Amino acid sequence: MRPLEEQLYPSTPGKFKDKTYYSVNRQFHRCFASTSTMFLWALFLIALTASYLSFQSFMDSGTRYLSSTWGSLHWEKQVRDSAQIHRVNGMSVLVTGAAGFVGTHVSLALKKRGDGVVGLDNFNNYYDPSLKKARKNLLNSQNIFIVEGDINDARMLAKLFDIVAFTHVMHLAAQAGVRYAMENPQSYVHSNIAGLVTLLEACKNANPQPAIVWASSSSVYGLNEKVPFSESDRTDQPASLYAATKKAGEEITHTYNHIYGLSVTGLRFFTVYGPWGRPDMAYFSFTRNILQGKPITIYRGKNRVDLARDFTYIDDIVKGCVGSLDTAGKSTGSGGKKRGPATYRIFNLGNTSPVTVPMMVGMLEKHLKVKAKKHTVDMLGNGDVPFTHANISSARKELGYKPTTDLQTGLRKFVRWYLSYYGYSQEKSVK
Ligand SMILES: O=C(O)[C@H]1O[C@H](OP(=O)(O)OP(=O)(O)OC[C@H]2O[C@@H](n3ccc(=O)[nH]c3=O)[C@H](O)[C@@H]2O)[C@H](O)[C@@H](O)[C@@H]1O
Repeated sequence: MRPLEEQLYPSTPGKFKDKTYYSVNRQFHRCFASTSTMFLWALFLIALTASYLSFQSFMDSGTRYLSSTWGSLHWEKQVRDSAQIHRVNGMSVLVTGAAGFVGTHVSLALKKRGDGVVGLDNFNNYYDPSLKKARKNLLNSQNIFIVEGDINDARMLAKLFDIVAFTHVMHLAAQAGVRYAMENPQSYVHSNIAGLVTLLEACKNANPQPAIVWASSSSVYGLNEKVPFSESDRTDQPASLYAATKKAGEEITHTYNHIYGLSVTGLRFFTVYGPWGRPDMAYFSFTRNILQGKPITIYRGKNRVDLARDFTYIDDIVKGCVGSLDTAGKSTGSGGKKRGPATYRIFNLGNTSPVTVPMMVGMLEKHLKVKAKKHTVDMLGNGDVPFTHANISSARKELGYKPTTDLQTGLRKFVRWYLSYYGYSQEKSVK
């Protein structure tokens, strides 16, 4: 017996025209035609869905790739452009904490003289983020790009060093503030310890390794009573967790210098103040309260002694930072290995003339032309130290550091900025 197909399909169908064959054939064709149409439609629909989905994912990845999020093409271009050096023997500097007070001023100064500057900031809300955004806009207007990211993000840091061979890192990102450490101790560990180590790891792995200049603090002198404070004085009695994390930073950077050949310069800043300053600091919050007619609290030390600070104007600090970058020796490591000894330095950057807090308030009253409602209380074991006073002979000798702005002049400049930034007319401030 012939197989079914042979019965239905003769070897030469054109020659053999059997009715049975034709009717079966027609039914088969109809059936086949409708099945194949359905099949084709199904195929078409599957193809359509698949291409829609892949188009979607292409668009998603394309948008990500071309947008400003880190790792995108557009982001890389912004980083590269910002790092461009525009002077002979210039440097390309990664400034962490660039939307912060000191970071903004240092970034502007470097850019102004033709160095390449890439900023990095996590824009946290420790204080009014709108002020940080305003500083960012100021930097953007000078063609300085700020990467939004955290120094704890190792992948992002590695990417940055991949894209740019930074010659220097100006590390200013930190959790600042002496008294806030009692409220949120973990934030100090996160930024000042963990973040610092993550950054140092990235610097150690970078090829070439950058030289590092970073912000320590006058608070490391803690309960030291020898005045003025010299870099060689004891710093093993911190009075606050903030101070302890800054002191730890000095030790941690030392190990990276010792093991991996990173060039390190630590700067002990003494109560820095000025335009675009930090709203959590006394001179800033006092100004706000005085203008709003609110009372201010003035802390007083043991035996009713006034507290005093070696208040240092921002422009002087900037000169110290830039001088440190300019004189920093090169890092000597590569491939994570030290190839020779590298510089390790620590400098006080102060003003050398301490002023008591009530005197500082008196100056503000004069510039604001408003009397403060003062409320004096005894210092509450809150991490504060009674006084600070910098010996700056080392910085003077090595960096050419020479502060030139006294507190009276610096506060006048600050008040002028404050009134214009917050939209006060001079009349409004006079009561
Ligand atoms: O030099 C430093 O190392 C430190 O300087 C400042 O710390 P601090 O000197 O305590 O600055 P403020 O918070 O502005 O306080 C200045 C003075 O005003 C006093 N104060 C502060 C706040 C207040 O409400 N009342 C008051 O009398 C403080 O006790 C202190 O004596 C910064 O906040 C720290 O980040 C920095 O590291």
